[in-house]
Amino acid sequence: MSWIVEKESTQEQLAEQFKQLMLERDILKIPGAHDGMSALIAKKVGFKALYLSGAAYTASQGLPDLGMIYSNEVAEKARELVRAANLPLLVDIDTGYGGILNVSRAAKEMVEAKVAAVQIEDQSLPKKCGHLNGKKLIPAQEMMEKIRTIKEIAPSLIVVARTDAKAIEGVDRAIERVNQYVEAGADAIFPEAFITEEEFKKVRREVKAPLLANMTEFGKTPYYKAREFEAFGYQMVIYPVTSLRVAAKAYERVFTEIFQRDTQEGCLQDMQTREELYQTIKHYDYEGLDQHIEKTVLNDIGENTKQ
Ligand SMILES: C[C@](O)(C(=O)O)[C@H](CC(=O)O)C(=O)O
Repeated sequence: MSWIVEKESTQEQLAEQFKQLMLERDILKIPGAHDGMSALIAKKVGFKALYLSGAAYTASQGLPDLGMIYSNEVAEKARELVRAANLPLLVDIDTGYGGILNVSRAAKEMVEAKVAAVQIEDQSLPKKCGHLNGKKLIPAQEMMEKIRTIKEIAPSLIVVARTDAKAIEGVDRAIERVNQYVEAGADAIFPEAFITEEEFKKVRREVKAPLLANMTEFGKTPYYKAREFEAFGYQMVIYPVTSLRVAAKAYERVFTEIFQRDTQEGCLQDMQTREELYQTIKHYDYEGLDQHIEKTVLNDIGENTKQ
């Protein structure tokens, strides 16, 4: 929540930053952040932009990624991430949560949440993860209308148009579709679930827009390095669900440890310490805002010693 103790950028400034980063020569690596803490840690490590994944958001709610969420929920989470990190955020708005009116509401809410860029896909509802079987598409014309709607309602939002067409209609048709999406106003293109180097490069040769690659785990795309995507001609790569997947495994491990051994002591080396936590969330700066709060001195705690 550093927006209280630090100056926050405007939506237009964040969108402009995203655009500049997207156009830089080096590929932009965008990690998924599923909450304010992961956003702060990504920033601390040095990342310049963040991604809010539909898969990670739904999983964090204990839900499948099948299009059962709404724009207001995702906008609220997006606002949390922007407030925490004040970094340009790319938000996965799935299909736009329905038809044109749903897309227009989503666009408006994303701007209100200070989101820099949105990613919209051409699947029909109920949607699926792009790396799964059984996806269905909307007609290209309908997707074009959705893109135009976002640009009309929220001109400052950067639009990344994703196509899920490769698995259903093939690479050539997927490329035809994304060229139509660029014509409709998309600022960048996300060819979903591509596999071979040749496929990735073909999109580069035939599409005149910045390109985004999805380096999700346990999917169809081999583990290409960011530099390899850069060599294929891509401007951005997302790691959408990584933070959530590692966090889930980590808390499974510590919960198991407590359940089986009656103590978490064996896991302490894997934990963020109290001091690290307070530094990350700027605890001391907040204390400084209220003269009635006595300054915390961590050395006085005694750190779990038996007395
Ligand atoms: C990018 C994606 O849409 C997401 O929600 O993050 C997912 C990621 C995943 O399920 O691994 C996708 O459809 O690729």
